[in-house]
Amino acid sequence: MSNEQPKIPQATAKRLPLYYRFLKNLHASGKQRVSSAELSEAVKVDPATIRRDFSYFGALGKKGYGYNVHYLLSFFRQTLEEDEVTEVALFGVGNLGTAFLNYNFSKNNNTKIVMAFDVDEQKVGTTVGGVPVYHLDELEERLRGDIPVAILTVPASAAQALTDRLVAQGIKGILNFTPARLNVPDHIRVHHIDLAIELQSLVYFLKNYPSPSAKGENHS
Ligand SMILES: NC(=O)c1ccc[n+]([C@@H]2O[C@H](COP(=O)([O-])OP(=O)(O)OC[C@H]3O[C@@H](n4cnc5c(N)ncnc54)[C@H](O)[C@@H]3O)[C@@H](O)[C@H]2O)c1
Repeated sequence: MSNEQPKIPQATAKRLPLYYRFLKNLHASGKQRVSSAELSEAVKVDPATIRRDFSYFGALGKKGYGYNVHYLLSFFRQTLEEDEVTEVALFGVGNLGTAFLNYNFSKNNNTKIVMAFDVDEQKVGTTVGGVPVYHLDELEERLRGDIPVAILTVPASAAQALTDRLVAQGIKGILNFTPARLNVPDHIRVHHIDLAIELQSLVYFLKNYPSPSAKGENHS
């Protein structure tokens, strides 16, 4: 179950942290096996999708037994590289940025916001959620090519110029909460999160797929 497994599809890979979090809780409560129906109920992904996802990494549930929690956990730990903490920098300590810093993804042990940047002198030099806030002018000096991921919670008008500086610093991935569409070289991954579109899409699904089975239509 190590590096020889086939490449996992992106949609499956995105669901792994969800499965992982739930399985950790199960394991902590002493449970040794879990059925796809139980998992489905907990993570709101339909059982057929779960079975297909799990089959990619060789976890074949047995009828009447389900999945071995320990096996799944060790797979997820390996795949998600839980031991290796990925450092993240956040840009824009406003409403949204402050909320993220206070949350700091504490349930996800493998990612950590280690520094934040703003242009507002009132915010520079403070600490929010235990994370130091630096002036944007210090971006190059502080990142020094060491931080692979950035979260953008700046005004849309500031997003592209900031992105260009991040790209020059060797950033690998950007989680973009601004409405701006970012231009980046092909090797850089941008995940764009537009809450208005997510909300519209939810309402669309509620209107067009109102049956209870629609809960499996989780497209994330
Ligand atoms: N607040 C929300 O619920 C929400 C929801 C979805 C998307 N967004 C988007 O997220 C972004 C942030 O929203 P917000 O409500 O937190 O805004 P905000 O005005 O409260 O915060 C923006 C922060 O960015 C700082 N800033 C400005 N230019 C900067 C730069 N070049 N580098 C670093 N920091 C800079 C400002 O000083 C401020 O602290 C916006 O693009 C907004 O459209 C916000």
